[in-house]
Amino acid sequence: MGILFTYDKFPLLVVFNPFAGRKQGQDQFNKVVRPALDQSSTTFYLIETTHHGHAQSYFKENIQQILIELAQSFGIRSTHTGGSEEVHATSSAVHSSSATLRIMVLGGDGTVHEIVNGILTGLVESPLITDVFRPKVVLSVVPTGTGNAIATSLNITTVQTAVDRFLAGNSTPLRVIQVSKQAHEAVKTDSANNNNGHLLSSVPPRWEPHVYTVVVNSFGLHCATVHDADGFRFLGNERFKVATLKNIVILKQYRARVDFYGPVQRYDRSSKEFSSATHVNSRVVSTEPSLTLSGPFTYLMFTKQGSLETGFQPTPLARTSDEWLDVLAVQNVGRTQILKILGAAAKEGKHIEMEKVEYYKVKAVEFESSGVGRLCVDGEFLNVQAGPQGRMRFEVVSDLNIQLFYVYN
Ligand SMILES: Nc1ncnc2c1ncn2[C@@H]1O[C@H](COP(=O)(O)OP(=O)(O)OP(=O)(O)O)[C@@H](O)[C@H]1O
Repeated sequence: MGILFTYDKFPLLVVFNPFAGRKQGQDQFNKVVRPALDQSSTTFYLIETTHHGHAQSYFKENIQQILIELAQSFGIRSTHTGGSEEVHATSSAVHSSSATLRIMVLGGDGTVHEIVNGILTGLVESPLITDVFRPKVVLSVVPTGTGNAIATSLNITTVQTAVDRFLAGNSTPLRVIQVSKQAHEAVKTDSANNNNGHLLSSVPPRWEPHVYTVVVNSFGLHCATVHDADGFRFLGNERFKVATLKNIVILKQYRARVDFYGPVQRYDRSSKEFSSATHVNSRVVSTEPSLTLSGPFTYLMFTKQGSLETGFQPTPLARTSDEWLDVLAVQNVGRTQILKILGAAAKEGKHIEMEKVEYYKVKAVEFESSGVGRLCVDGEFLNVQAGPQGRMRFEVVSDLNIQLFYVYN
């Protein structure tokens, strides 16, 4: 890309998606964001997305060069060895943790998802990120999308609030969920040993990262809703409501099994607290799940965000910054009941007090659909094969080279 910054301080990268939400981003940028950046003498570099996938491909292609220039602006030397770039601290006074790449996102959750995936895929097998140089990538999420789950979960509901939080400069980790598929040879071995559709091997399968998510992964009614809501974009935020009602009218039950690995906590309605639902020693990497939900599911989601849009809080106790994955499961309920449950979820998460609503905090989830199925991963869709071949794993990994992200809060 060849951005060679000559500024004293590395500029803020502003990613602007003009298509997000009701396409009000340009107006908000001109009226609120730009004046605030100018007034605070914040140098910025504007990246306007022109098509779906643009933010992702931009960062995939450019992140290495951006980080090299960031390192240089922090006084860290880079050298070129054997076709790859490495960075070295030139003085012990330079702490890797002080290097911060700031990205302001004018868009919705889909744009944040693209940036995170672009950066992580652009850094695969890169020697750039090491203990010497592990920069923070801090995102200022300016809510100009439709759902704006990340911003809303941080209680950032206006463009002005987002700008104020950016200028205040405090941040919290934005944990990334790794979504993995089974490595090819693992699937072969398992299906060869497998008569009843369940894994019999004594060796845990090998998983290959497929995508990273920061908002919500879902199956069943929620996934069908997100899928159909795209056709109602002209309605703005109402598009989710309309798509939900459509899918309740034609309500289906979705056959799948869900296995939890490692410690599991379940929300207890009487104490209004989470308590352990498994043996304390349950291991995250194991062939034995610590708990299984056998479905069929009406509604199922795995998420890191407490709010998916203003007021709608299916997992109200989720925290962007911790290492738990929040799971909401509603198994096999009818139209009247799911309407009541979603109505209560839209009243700031009151549904977690209702019968038939299961709310867990887990470390890792494996999902297996009984038939060919569809998963929604941060608004994108994954078609999954039936049975063990299509098994997917979701976990908040602790790998420091993946957990690079923070959000201004
Ligand atoms: N110039 C563009 N024209 C058309 N689509 C674009 C353009 N730039 C980005 N996109 C796509 O727009 C889609 C929607 O963006 P985004 O998800 O950020 O907003 P949203 O769907 O309105 O909000 P949310 O995800 O918070 O509900 C993304 O899939 C993105 O790839």
